[in-house]
Amino acid sequence: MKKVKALILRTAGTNCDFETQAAFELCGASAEKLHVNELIEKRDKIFEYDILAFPGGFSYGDDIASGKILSNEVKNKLGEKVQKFALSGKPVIGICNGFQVLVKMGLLPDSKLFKQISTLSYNDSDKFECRWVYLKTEKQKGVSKSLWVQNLPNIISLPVAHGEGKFIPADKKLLDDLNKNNQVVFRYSSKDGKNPKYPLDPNGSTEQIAGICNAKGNVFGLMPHPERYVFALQHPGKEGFDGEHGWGKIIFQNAVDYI
Ligand SMILES: NC(=O)CC[C@H](N)C(=O)O
Repeated sequence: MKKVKALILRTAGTNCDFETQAAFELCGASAEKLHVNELIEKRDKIFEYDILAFPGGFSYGDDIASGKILSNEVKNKLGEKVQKFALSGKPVIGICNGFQVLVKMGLLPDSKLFKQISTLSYNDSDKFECRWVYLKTEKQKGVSKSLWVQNLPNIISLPVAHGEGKFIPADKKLLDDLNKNNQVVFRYSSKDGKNPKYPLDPNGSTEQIAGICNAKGNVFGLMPHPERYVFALQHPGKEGFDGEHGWGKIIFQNAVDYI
């Protein structure tokens, strides 16, 4: 059988590309890291892949605002290709800095509109927050909207590491729409599913939002790092789901299995 092909789009300052590649490969995909300039030179190359990933890190040193420069670059030089890829229904993920890129170029939350209508701003603490947190998986009638989070339990644990993770939608209407359409994928939570306080809420996000998807559910962005929890032993309490793997693996496996 042909292997599922994942593209990990990187640039100067990206630092989670190796782990993201390893996570996809653990799930049976062939994953390739590509510098954004290489894709700009051969724009149609994007369609050789089944999955597109924007990994975490500090693209261009977080200058101006985290993810802002890369989002401009992708939108202006690859925008129409990336949007076509997303609207075709193939899985797209943005992790941490990658989530910031998706939101700032506007592929999230509305891939059709493709305009920035929300942001990820400075954490309420005004500093970098780095720890394990709990996430509540949002479901409507028992089902999550996003293909990426199928088969996850209600509460999972993943690590966060960011300075600009506070999700802010442009207005109340957008927030209402995200809730109504089941586009909120993860919220920061306490271990027993209650509203968390700092430090379990690491950034003061609107309604504790930690991850969202587009209307179709194929484009997904989140601040926590699933690629840092694919093995149980990466967790300080070794809380794996099968004694060997961590919750993050299910997220990557879902996309590979979907293809
Ligand atoms: N781990 C990350 O991807 C960090 C994202 C970004 N540099 C921030 O600090 O908010």
